[in-house]
Amino acid sequence: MKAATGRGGGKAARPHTPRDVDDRPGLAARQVAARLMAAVIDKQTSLDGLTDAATGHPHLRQLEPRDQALVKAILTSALRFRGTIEAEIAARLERPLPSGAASLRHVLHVGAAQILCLDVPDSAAVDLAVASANADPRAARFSGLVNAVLRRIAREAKRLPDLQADPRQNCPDWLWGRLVEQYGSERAAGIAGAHLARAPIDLTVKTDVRGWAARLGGRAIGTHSVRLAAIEGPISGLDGFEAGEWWVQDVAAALPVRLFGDVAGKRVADLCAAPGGKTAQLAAAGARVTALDQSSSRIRRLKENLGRLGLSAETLTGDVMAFEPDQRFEAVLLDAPCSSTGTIRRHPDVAYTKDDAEIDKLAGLQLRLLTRAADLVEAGGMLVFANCSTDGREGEDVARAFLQARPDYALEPVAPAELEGFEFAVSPAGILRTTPEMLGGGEAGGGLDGFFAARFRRETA
Ligand SMILES: C[S@@+](CC[C@H](N)C(=O)[O-])C[C@H]1O[C@@H](n2cnc3c(N)ncnc32)[C@H](O)[C@@H]1O
Repeated sequence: MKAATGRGGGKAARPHTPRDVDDRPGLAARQVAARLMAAVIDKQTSLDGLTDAATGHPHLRQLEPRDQALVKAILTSALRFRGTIEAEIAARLERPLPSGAASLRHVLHVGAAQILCLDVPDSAAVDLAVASANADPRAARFSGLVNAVLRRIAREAKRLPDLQADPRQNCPDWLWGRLVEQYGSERAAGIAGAHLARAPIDLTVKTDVRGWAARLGGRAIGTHSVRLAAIEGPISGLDGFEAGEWWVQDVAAALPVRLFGDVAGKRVADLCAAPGGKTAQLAAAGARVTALDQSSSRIRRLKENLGRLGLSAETLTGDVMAFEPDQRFEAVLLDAPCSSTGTIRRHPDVAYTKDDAEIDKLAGLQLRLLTRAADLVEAGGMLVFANCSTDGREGEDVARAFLQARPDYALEPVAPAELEGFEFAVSPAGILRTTPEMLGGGEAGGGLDGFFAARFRRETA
């Protein structure tokens, strides 16, 4: 509702009130969505951080839970289909948007994402975009343009599920270049296409994968994962959550731990462990696990997760580079920080917050962490290096540089038969490499995250 401005000829001025405040339902959510788009696109801020329930953007946290969910849905669609949305807007402009009109562009993208991808009435999407523009001093003079462009999109454009989004158009140039260079253009198109589909929810179960698949109405994948069909309500409401029978983990993220084989009774260090999906796998398989992570808040989450699952591990907060255990380990897992380009299906912001230079920086960090992790393995012991990047500079190149620098280590090739159900993901050299179009990427097959894992054995101490 609009407040009166209080300007009246000749009458005594009313007490001063702030600018008009438009507080109609749903407007704050759209404004927050445009603001967070600006943070992702203009400042390369991670959406995970911005939307964190405890530490996320304060304006988002002030919204009702329903509006928070709407903002996340708008942003996910707006980023996933950014190229298509940009083209739909551009096709309805007489001339390009003025340079420096970043906030106007974000308002348009937020409006168009609702029309093309979400179940929001067109009139609400358009009206609230116009109101967002009006409330933003940098965009207010373009509110007529916002109205005209979005009304035309609503009238003319195809929407999901008929929206035919071109994978290439929705993949930023830097990422497309990297994918084509490594995988060739056909597979790159498959990967970029898989980025446009919503990722399913995968669970890792402690035991009885078929039983849990039947109980939860999902399907078993491999020996330990259940892929859920669409669920209603929170995941914590599902059978087996309270009892700690399973945890959420992409099926690809569950593979690296399996490269250790039987870990029962072994001393295993899980470096970069939080929030603990792989720690849980190791502990559930009977390993004596030391889980280290430099983030105290993430270690807190890891402990909560293990608590729910009834699993135990020694937990430490600290930097891998400074970790000085009393004794070396029989096995060490380094699930290193990475660009996360393998998780774009779940985190479409990654395509816009990461770039080539960042990948080079992360590859350098990974090699340093891997070299340090290698010092913590006893002779004859095993080291697994993993990450969720699709970029070979963070995977195969790091592994190669590591082997060149460490003659005390040899690659221990993975045999396809070790990964039942995922034989296709083992390279001829014996390295695990998944990309999201595998397992039938797309809404029907569900795909999987991009993951890399190499296994090394320490030959001499
Ligand atoms: C990819 S996540 C790990 C996911 C985890 N392994 C799992 O399966 O749930 C990377 C983790 O590395 C941690 N990290 C990054 N640099 C680190 C360092 N130098 N020392 C210890 N932990 C680090 C981050 O805090 C983050 O939790």
